[in-house]
Amino acid sequence: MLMVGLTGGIGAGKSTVTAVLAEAGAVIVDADRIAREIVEPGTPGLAMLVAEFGDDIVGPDGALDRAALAARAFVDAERTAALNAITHPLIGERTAELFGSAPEDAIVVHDMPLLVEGGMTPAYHLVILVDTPAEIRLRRLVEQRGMPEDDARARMSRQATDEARRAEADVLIDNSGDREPVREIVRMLVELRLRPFEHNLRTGTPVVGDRTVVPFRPEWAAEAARATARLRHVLGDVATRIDHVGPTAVDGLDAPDIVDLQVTVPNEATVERALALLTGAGYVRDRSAERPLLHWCDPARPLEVSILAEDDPEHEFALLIAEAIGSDPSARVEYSEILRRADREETREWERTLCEASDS
Ligand SMILES: CC(C)(COP(=O)(O)OP(=O)(O)OC[C@H]1O[C@@H](n2cnc3c(N)ncnc32)[C@H](O)[C@@H]1O)[C@@H](O)C(=O)NCCC(=O)NCCS
Ligand SMILES: Nc1ncnc2c1ncn2[C@@H]1O[C@H](COP(=O)(O)OP(=O)(O)OP(=O)(O)O)[C@@H](O)[C@H]1O
Repeated sequence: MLMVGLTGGIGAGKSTVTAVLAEAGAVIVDADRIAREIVEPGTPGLAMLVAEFGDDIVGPDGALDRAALAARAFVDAERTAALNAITHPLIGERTAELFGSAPEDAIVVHDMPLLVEGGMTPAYHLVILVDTPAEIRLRRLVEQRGMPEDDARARMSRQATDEARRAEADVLIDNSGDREPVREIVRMLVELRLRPFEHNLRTGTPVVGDRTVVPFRPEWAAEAARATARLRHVLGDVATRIDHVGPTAVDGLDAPDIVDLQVTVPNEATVERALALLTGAGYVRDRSAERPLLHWCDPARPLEVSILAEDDPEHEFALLIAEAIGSDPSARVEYSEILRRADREETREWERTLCEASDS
C-alpha cells in the first residue's frame, strides 16, 4: 500500500486534486468527512463538544451547528486546542480503521488539512501539497464558498504557514491558476510516480539511481531532510544519528542525482535491528554492496541508505567528507572527476583517502 498525504491550507483546492486521484482509482480518506462522522447526533464526540463549548452549539434538530462551533473554536489558540483535543483522537481512530481496510495494492490518499500542524508528514511515503497563496484562497473561500472573511482568516491563523508546508512536501501543485492544468499534472503524477512507487513497494523493487553527474541541485538538502525524517519515523531510538553524506551533501558540487544517507546505530547487533525495521518499511537491501546498504522505491528520488555502527571507523569518514571537500578547491575538482567515472567503490576509496589525509 502506498500511503500519500495530501495537504493544503483552507481553500487551497484539495478537492480538485482528490477528484482526479479518485478517478485514477486511489482510495481517498477524507479527514473533513471523518470529522463530521465523529460528531453526528448521539455520538460521544458531540457530547464532549457540548460539555466543552456549551449547549447552544447544537441546533433544534439535535445536530451540531457547525457555524456556532466555529465561531467559538477559532477565536484563539487555546479554544482551537480544546476543539482539537476532543476531535483529533476520534478522527485518528477512524482514520486508522479506514487505512487498515484498504486493499494491499491500493494507493491511499489521506486528504488532511492539518498534516503539517500535526507533525504527521514523515509517516507517509509521499506528501503532496496543494500550494495556493493565502490571498487567493481567501478570495475563493469568500466569493465561491460564501464563507465569512473573518472566519476564513481566523482558521488560517490556526494553521501552518505556506512556507512551513512547503518545507515538508515532496510535491508542490500550484493551484493559483486554472483547474485544467492542475488536473493534467495530477494525472501525470499518478502515472509517472504514484503507480510505479506503489508497484515497487509491493514487489520489493528498488530504485537504483543513475550515476551520471548532473548540475548541483539546491533541493538536495531539503530532500535529504525529508528522507531523514522518514527514516527517523521508522527507526526511532534505534538510530543514534542520521546524516546526509556523499556528493549531494557538498554544497555547490555537481553530482549523481542520488541522495546518500548514513544511519548510525550503537553496535553490530543494532545494525541487524535497523536493517529489519527498514526492510519491513519497504526499503530494499542491496546484496551486492560490501556493507549494509538499502535503496528506496520512489521513482523520482533515488536514495541510498547505509547503516553503520558507531565503533566502525568508516562511519567517521563519511561525516568528514563534505567539510574536507568544501575547504579544498583542488579536492573538489578531483572529486568531480572521480564521480564522473561512476564507480562506487573507487569513489569510496578516494573519499576514505582524503579524509585520512585531512584528519592527520
Ligand atoms: C469547527 C467545525 C465544526 C467547523 O465546521 P465547517 O463545516 O465550517 O468546516 P469543515 O469541517 O468543513 O472544515 C473546513 C476547513 O476548516 C479548516 N479547519 C477545520 N478544523 C480546523 C482546526 N481544528 N484547525 C485549523 N483549521 C481547521 C480546514 O482547513 C478544513 O478543511 C469543524 O471544522 C470541526 O469539527 N473541526 C475540528 C476537526 C478538525 O480538526 N478538522 C480538520 C481536519 S482533521
Ligand atoms: N483553480 C481554481 N480556480 C478557481 N476556483 C477554484 C480553483 N480550485 C478550487 N477552487 C474553488 O476554491 C474553493 C476552495 O477549494 P476546495 O474546496 O477544493 O478547497 P480545499 O482545499 O478542499 O479546502 P478546505 O481545506 O477548506 O476543505 C472552492 O470553492 C473551489 O471551487
